Amino acid sequence: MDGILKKQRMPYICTPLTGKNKEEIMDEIDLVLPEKPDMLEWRADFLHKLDDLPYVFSVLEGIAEKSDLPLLFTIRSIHEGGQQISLSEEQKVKLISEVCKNDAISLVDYEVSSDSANIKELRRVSQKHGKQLILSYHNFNCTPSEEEIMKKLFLAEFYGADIAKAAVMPETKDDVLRLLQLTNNAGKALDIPLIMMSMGSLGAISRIIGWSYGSILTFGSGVKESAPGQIPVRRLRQLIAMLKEDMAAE
Ligand SMILES: O=C1C[C@@](O)(C(=O)O)C[C@@H](O)[C@@H]1O
Repeated sequence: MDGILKKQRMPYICTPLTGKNKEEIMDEIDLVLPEKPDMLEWRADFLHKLDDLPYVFSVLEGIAEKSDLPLLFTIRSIHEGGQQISLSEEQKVKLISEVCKNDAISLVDYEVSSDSANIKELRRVSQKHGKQLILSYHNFNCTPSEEEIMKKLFLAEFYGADIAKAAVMPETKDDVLRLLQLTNNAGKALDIPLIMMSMGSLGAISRIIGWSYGSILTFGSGVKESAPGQIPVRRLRQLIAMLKEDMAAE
């Protein structure tokens, strides 16, 4: 991956921060940093005062004081597995644009199914401020067909995303295999890096082995998981390291 993460070794392990206020987030960081993630994701949709810009900035300042890891800023929408927030979509885009100006942030996430004018605006602003844009797709109900997921990934590339991401829910073990196969295929078909995972306990294996099929980053839980099936970061790192020792994979 070009940019902020390029010097590190695949797969990057990213740990979500899910506190509802600054104190909780600061405590989470203290607990999570010793587990040595490569990157943090602030899932800001969990914050109770998301409509208070100075407060959001003071949280960012607090995070930057404690951690120099790359920080991904995410406001996950409720229909893609996030929390209920008090902002309209327009206010959310404005907030993400403001956050792009902040040095604490390296990457921002936005959903590829969003209105195209909003996506283009966030592509423009994030580029202007040197932030990487992840365009993401989540399905908490099922694992759609390869064609449908590919469409989302290609759309992300079309919009100029730096990274495309898909997280889908398996209903069977076959769905998990399909997701891994798709990761492999998509890696050959797309020019941008991918982050791919199958969620829930069935899909947990994809978080451990997905890198071998071309997924550059995996989410490992810290204090609290931000999606089902996340494995605690320390254990995830150990499992991946054990596999890497014995596999000839890239
Ligand atoms: O998009 C993702 C992936 C994720 O949903 C997961 O399944 O690990 C967790 C989210 O916090 C993150 O924004």
